[in-house]
Amino acid sequence: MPTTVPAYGKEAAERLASMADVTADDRALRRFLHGLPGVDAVGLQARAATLGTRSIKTTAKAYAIDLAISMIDLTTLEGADTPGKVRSLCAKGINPDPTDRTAPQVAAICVYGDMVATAKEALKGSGIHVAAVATAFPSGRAALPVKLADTRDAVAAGADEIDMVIDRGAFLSGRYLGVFEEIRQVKDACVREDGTAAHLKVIFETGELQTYDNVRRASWLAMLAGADFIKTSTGKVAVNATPPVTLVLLEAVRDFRAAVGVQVGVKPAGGIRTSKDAIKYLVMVNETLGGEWLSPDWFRFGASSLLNDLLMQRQKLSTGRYSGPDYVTVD
Ligand SMILES: O=C[C@H](O)COP(=O)(O)O
Repeated sequence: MPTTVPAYGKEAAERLASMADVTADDRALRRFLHGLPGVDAVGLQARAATLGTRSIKTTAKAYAIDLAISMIDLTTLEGADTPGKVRSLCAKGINPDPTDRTAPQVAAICVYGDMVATAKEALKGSGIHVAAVATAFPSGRAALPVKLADTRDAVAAGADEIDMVIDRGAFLSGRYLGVFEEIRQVKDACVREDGTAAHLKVIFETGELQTYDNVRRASWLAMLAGADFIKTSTGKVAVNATPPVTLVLLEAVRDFRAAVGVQVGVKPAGGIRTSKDAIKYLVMVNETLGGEWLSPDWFRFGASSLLNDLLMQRQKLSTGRYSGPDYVTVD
């Protein structure tokens, strides 16, 4: 079985190795995570609110709408999903606006593992990735071998990206090394026979992590374990992505790159439905991380209905009016 060789480059690999002692045992990891600076909740919420009030010009808005479309992981994660529904979602991802071929494609189609082959076939030649949720999504409640089998299955079926959930019970009980090891093993399960690997997104379910300090600790834990992306939520609990919680993730990837030299992506997911909200997130990325993260390689929106609103706003900008109710397909 091949093992993960991070494509970080020599210098970054050395810096990561020099941080290895923080993950040497449970006590060292706890000391490191609890030694991270605490999050000033009031300041964080104020910063997120201020960034959300920035006004942007119409030309910048058109650019932002197209960028946001290109960053969507267009998602269907329902027990009632069918191959037909997945195929039509893929068709929509490839050609979001049949009346306007200039509309960009989405970044990925996100499905349960058993739908990966269907999505892969439907997206053939488009360049759009297939993302699969795995590791007993959304609860994460299964034995590790089951989670690894879930991951390997999705990768074997052709998943380009794996969205795993962490074990929140273990994390909240302070069993950090257990969570770290689980992420490491899932990362290894992402490696294909040819040595290439599916990208790993690590979902925290921030709505269950209780404090911003915990969100910051989970971010560092996942990045140390090899996450390619860190992701807020499953979209399946009462509180999903919020601007303040996403800001904690953005600050963590910024600080991780400054410390280790490795760039990690961010994916807020769940409850992001309007263009206005999406643009607020893009402003937050730009102001916190700069242009280097403003690409689908480094920032994604996990969303099921955001695309429709972006398409409606896009058409409003180009024609000056909203289209009728039949303009967008209802998924
Ligand atoms: O990861 C994506 C979410 O499951 C989608 O959530 P949403 O339906 O609230 O957009």
